Amino acid sequence: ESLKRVSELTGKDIPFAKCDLKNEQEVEKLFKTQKFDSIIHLAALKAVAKSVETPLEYYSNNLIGSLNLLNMCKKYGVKKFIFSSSATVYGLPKELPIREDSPTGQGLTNTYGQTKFMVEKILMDLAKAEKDWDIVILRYFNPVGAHPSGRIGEDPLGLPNNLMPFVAQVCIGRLPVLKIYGDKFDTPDGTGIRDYIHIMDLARGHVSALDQIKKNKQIGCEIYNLGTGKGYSVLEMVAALEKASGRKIPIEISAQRPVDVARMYCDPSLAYEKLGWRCEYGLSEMCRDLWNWQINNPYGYNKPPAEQV
Ligand SMILES: CC(=O)N[C@H]1[C@@H](OP(=O)(O)OP(=O)(O)OC[C@H]2O[C@@H](n3ccc(=O)[nH]c3=O)[C@H](O)[C@@H]2O)O[C@H](CO)[C@H](O)[C@@H]1O
Repeated sequence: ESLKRVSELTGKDIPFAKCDLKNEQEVEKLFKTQKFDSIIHLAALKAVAKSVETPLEYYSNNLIGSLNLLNMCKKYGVKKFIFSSSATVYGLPKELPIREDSPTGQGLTNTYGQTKFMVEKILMDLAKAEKDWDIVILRYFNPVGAHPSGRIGEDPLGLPNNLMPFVAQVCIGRLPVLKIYGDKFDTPDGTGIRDYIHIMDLARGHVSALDQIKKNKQIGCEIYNLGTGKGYSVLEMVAALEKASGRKIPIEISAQRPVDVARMYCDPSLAYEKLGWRCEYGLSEMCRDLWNWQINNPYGYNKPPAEQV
């Protein structure tokens, strides 16, 4: 459905093929039937809590899938590769703002985060050993928002895992109340601070990374933070969506999640220096576009109009 809508918006046919990355034969078939010059590897399981309950599923999917893809890339000579990583690799940050050379892999509390960290390591080793690869690792901070058309957005399966999809569903009345995980953090209003980034800025970051690897400069492995560099608290995020929607969002203070840190935000200046990329959207655009998506698709994709409120 997303692809269909992208086609409608751009007026272009988007060729696609489905493939289970865990299945080496299927991946090879893809490389035999399609021609790739670069790969953007986004496919992974990403629910943090579920990853702790089902580690084998997460390690198999995220690691074997990535290894199969990389092995085929090597076999078929596709050596330009962008990997979707996460701020989660920084674990408990020792310094703020977080820079790309800040420590990673320490204090990782969940399997999902481990898989992102491990794939990063695989890519770094690969770039060290084989000089003809051009690899970019993008460490996303907290993506929010939707395409400004209101046609493409995030449609979580079941209960949303992340803050803003949850807040949006409370705002539209699908969920009764937002539980705020702790108000005793060492932050001005006591709630957790994160670096939220508009999904369109995040998407443009990939285009910039693609431009970088297409220059044929044999860059080895470069790593970039994708964030705004500005942190907002949970209460500030709720207030921003209330403003964008003109609605009141019911909240209640709940227990802190054991793994949450008080503050996370990045220094995104390296991406500006090297890729010429920086965020164009701020908090009000993130909430405007999130709300536009939510109000136009109250039940996400693929629901008959009769079910929509
Ligand atoms: C530990 C964990 O899960 N980390 C993942 C989560 O980071 P984060 O924990 O940074 O993202 P999140 O969206 O789960 O939470 C953001 C902030 O909102 C708070 N909050 C969240 C949900 C809610 O119902 N109520 C509430 O108060 C939470 O305590 C935090 O302060 O998402 C990121 C992507 O966006 C990455 O995938 C991280 O790996």
